Amino acid sequence: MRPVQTHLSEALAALRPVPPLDVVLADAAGCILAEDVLAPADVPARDVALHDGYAVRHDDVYGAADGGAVTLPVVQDVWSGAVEPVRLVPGQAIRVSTGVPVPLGADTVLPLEVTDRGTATVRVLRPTPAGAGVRHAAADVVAGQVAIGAGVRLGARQISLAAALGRQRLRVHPRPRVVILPVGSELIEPGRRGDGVYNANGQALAIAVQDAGAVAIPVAAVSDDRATLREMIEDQLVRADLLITTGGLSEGTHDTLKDVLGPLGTVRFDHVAVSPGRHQGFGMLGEGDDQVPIFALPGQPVAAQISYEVFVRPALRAMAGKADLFRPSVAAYADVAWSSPADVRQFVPAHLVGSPDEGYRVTPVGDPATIDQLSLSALSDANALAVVPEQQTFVQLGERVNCLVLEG
Ligand SMILES: Nc1nc2c(c(=O)[nH]1)N[C@H]1C(S)=C(S)[C@@H](COP(=O)(O)OP(=O)(O)OC[C@H]3O[C@@H](n4cnc5c(N)ncnc54)[C@H](O)[C@@H]3O)O[C@H]1N2
Ligand code: MOO
Repeated sequence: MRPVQTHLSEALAALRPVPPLDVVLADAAGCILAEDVLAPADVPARDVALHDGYAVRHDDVYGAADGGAVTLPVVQDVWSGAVEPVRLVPGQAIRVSTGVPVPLGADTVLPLEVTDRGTATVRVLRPTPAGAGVRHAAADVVAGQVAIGAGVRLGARQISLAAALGRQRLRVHPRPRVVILPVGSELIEPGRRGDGVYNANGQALAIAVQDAGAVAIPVAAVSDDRATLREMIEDQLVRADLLITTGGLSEGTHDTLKDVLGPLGTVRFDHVAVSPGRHQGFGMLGEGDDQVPIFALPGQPVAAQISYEVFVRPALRAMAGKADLFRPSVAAYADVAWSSPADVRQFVPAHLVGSPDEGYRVTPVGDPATIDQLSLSALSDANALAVVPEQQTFVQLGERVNCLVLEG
């Protein structure tokens, strides 16, 4: 059987980040920046007032430091919107609003609160240190400096900085578009009536894909019929950066996916040493520059979702240009003992509790004796996956187990 690590690293090696694209700021949110954003000018461009008040020469109000109030004539009122600095004559004060250029010749902006707020003259009531109330040119960003580096994930704070630098568009790795195609003639969509198995994978994987920062394109379940399946896959490829199928992989005559994918590209199907999710396919569909990678996951919903976590989620993050590919993990003490198959990496839906101070404890959800029966209700109850390495066949009570944190 193929080791988990081999299957994952070969998939990661075969994938390329989605080519960079210029997008407007609103569309850049959540994407990885594909350029260094240089500051075109200093921010702020010149010395500006930090608060509403009076621009003065500190020497002119020095007397206030001794408790002796000083009064200066107010010769001008500069409102927000002013771009060029005005000039202050010594012995006078200029009323300024927050953010306007500090008048030439002034070195200090007195906040309104330390004055009598006069309009014709202003009385300075309390001392203010020299130079206070001024935000200096380039205090935030220096012209030519890398303000936001390539590789950063763009959230509200980074987009705010880009906007403050005047950028309307950014070059980013766009979110990969992921088509999710559940395969199986027995599948019916939730909400429909009829005999069959409700499609539990389509929406679940769509949400998981969005959660990983990609764009999900869920498609209604398609039958195992070869012609229908082939047509559906060919249609979907044109709009996908990645295709995920579930089901149709097993040994039965109705499991037709391998036959259909054969002529469409180079997809290999393996038994991977993982539990659950033994049946795995990965490869490329199409030719040349238009190749689209595909993950063919097992149909059973728990196997599908855990396979997604183990193989697809890191791959999607790599395609989105992200450097951190994996879920956070913590080591936790096992609250119960359970067994694990030999030579297989086991992923067990589990409850993880604790804190960095106290340490963590982990309990598989449901009866550890029936872990291999793949309970969807156990998975929905879990907040973590306990990972039992290949060489370990038993987890002792109190033993430390690595857990992938799914929530929180
Ligand atoms: N003779 C063998 N039989 C099976 C083997 C084997 O090696 N030899 N492997 C078993 C394992 S392990 C798995 S996993 C499955 C792999 O099966 P497929 O990936 O082909 O999945 P299906 O047969 O299509 O479905 C399995 C099971 O899951 C249900 N299913 C499928 N898709 C969905 C969906 N979207 N939503 C809800 N449920 C779904 C499907 O109805 C089946 O009950 O093969 C084993 N058998
Ligand atoms: O591929 Mo199966 O998931 O081992 O149940």
